[in-house]
Amino acid sequence: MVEVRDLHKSFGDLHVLRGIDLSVDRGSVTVLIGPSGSGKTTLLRCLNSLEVPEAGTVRVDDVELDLARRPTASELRRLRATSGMVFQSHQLFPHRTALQNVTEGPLYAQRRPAAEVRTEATALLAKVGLADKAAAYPHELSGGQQQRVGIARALALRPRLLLFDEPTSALDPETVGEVLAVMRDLAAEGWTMVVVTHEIRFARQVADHVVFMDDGHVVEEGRPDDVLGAPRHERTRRFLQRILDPL
Ligand SMILES: Nc1ncnc2c1ncn2[C@@H]1O[C@H](COP(=O)(O)OP(=O)(O)OP(=O)(O)O)[C@@H](O)[C@H]1O
Repeated sequence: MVEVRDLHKSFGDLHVLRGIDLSVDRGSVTVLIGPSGSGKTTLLRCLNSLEVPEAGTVRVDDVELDLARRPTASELRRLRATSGMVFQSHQLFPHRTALQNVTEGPLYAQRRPAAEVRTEATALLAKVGLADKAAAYPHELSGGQQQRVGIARALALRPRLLLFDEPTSALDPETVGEVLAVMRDLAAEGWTMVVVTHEIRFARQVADHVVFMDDGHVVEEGRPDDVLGAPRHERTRRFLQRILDPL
């Protein structure tokens, strides 16, 4: 589903992605881990053209950007349309209800018929356990509920790939589980997902593939039991030790 080859991205003098290769199988869950600043968010944003890399190739399904030549606006739009992104903070429109937040994209960005969009959005809110909250405004919802609206909103765009950028790290500990449970259900349904997270237990239970990044490189990747249970690289070991036992 995803092929990234020799991807480079800089911000000014800061060379953030330094030749990333990444493959994601259709229907699999890939978890990206790594220290703060290692480039995880930047990689995710390059996958759906929120950032445009300088060199390399990005292919998602049948849409490919080859950075050897400057991509056109239409190519960038096509790449963006392949994926739904769930951010660390849910970024809902504050003056729209949960249902309106979910219908906004399909109605105005995709110009799909209103009745169909509404039916689908209602079903998506039910899917994330919020059937009774369709008329609620974001401030009337808990952080976890808002994040679940964020997931429904991403799904409403009918993406082929779901990208999650630390979806639980801004949440109160007691609402983390409800968001992870929705993500686990999506994985079981066969969605292709790339997830940046420090939730190591989730990664062990749900991921098919774990990628450890450091300093703009993929240092180590493989099955969760290997990378998380028996890492080969000292840098991976030290990182895991730090996040599992911060003191
Ligand atoms: N738009 C930007 N302009 C300038 N520098 C940026 C920009 N976005 C990211 N960076 C820098 O790029 C580096 C990598 O950032 P990135 O957010 O990809 O790391 P990360 O691994 O996701 O870290 P974290 O876990 O803290 O979110 C950081 O040094 C960051 O400050």
